[in-house]
Amino acid sequence: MSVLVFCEYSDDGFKKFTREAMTYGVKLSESLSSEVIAIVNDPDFDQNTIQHHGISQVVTYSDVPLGDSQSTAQVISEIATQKNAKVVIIPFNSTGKNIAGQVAVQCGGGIATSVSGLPLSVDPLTVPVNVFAGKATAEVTIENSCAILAIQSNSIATEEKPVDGVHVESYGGDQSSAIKIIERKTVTDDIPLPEAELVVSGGRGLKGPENWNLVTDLANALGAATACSRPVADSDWRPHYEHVGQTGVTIRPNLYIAAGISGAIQHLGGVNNSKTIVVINKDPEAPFFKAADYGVIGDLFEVLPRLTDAVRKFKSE
Ligand SMILES: Cc1cc2nc3c(=O)[nH]c(=O)nc-3n(C[C@H](O)[C@H](O)[C@H](O)COP(=O)(O)OP(=O)(O)OC[C@H]3O[C@@H](n4cnc5c(N)ncnc54)[C@H](O)[C@@H]3O)c2cc1C
Repeated sequence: MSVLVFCEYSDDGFKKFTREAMTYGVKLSESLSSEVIAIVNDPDFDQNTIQHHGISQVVTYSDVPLGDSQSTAQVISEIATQKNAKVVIIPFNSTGKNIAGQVAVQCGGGIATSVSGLPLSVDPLTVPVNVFAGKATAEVTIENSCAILAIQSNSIATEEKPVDGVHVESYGGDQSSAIKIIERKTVTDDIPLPEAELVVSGGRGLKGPENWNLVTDLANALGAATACSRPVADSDWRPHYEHVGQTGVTIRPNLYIAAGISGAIQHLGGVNNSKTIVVINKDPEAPFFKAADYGVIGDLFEVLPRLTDAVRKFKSE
């Protein structure tokens, strides 16, 4: 019996959501008294990170691009069968959203998506999941012989737990893909939005792209990523990869600061699992205040520069 962890590897290494999945897998394998095995999509992966996160067994495959969700799911399912997997852990990022369901079908497994924490029990396997765009938590019990758990980012803190060495084997099955990558465009921001712990976000209240320095100044002072509401991206004030919400990126940072955003339900759907939400809006009736932990009723053109100055001063002391 084993716990498998799908570990996506890229030129940037293992991202935070993958390292969280590693920690999740190690903790679950301890509760189940089973082995934990990482599946890595690149034979030239960084063994140190895997080793430091407590995983000593790895199966690698190559030649199947992550964008080919069908073939990726096929490889994971076959490894799950070979390794008699009790649980397959998949980060619930854009890759995971495309493959988790397919892995469940191919393994005949039960699936829980948006998993928000460690299992509440292992026999039967019961996990907490976010439902209704993060407004509530449900408990999902999976009684199939194999469970697929798609873990939301920021659901568990990564933990280093070094092991002595890593045993690596190559997956020997079919690794053909119908997809050929012709070009890759990578966002090169210092702090990728889906992984950011701190996010400063702006909406239509900013009035235009010429005022965005108010958002970036605060973000730079805090070491935060920047985000925006959908109309801001639709108006080309900001790139679409910064748009958060139901039709954009879903984030769960520790701190989300929203300036000049009304708090429409479609926006909240992507951000309301943030640990702390700070809303700056001049309209005391703005719906976002109902979801806020802290609210500032005021003109963002006055509040943001003062907040940025205060953060800079605090950091320099
Ligand atoms: C199917 C569908 C999907 C959608 N998906 C998304 C999505 O994924 N993400 C998303 O964001 N939206 C989405 N929307 C759009 C959503 O419904 C809202 O229209 C949008 O979120 C509003 O953006 P906003 O808050 O920036 O603008 P507005 O609603 O115009 O709000 C601007 C806010 O700024 C405040 N303000 C103005 N001036 C100042 C000032 N000087 N100081 C302080 N505050 C000020 C105002 O009081 C107001 O509350 C979707 C809509 C649909 C129909």
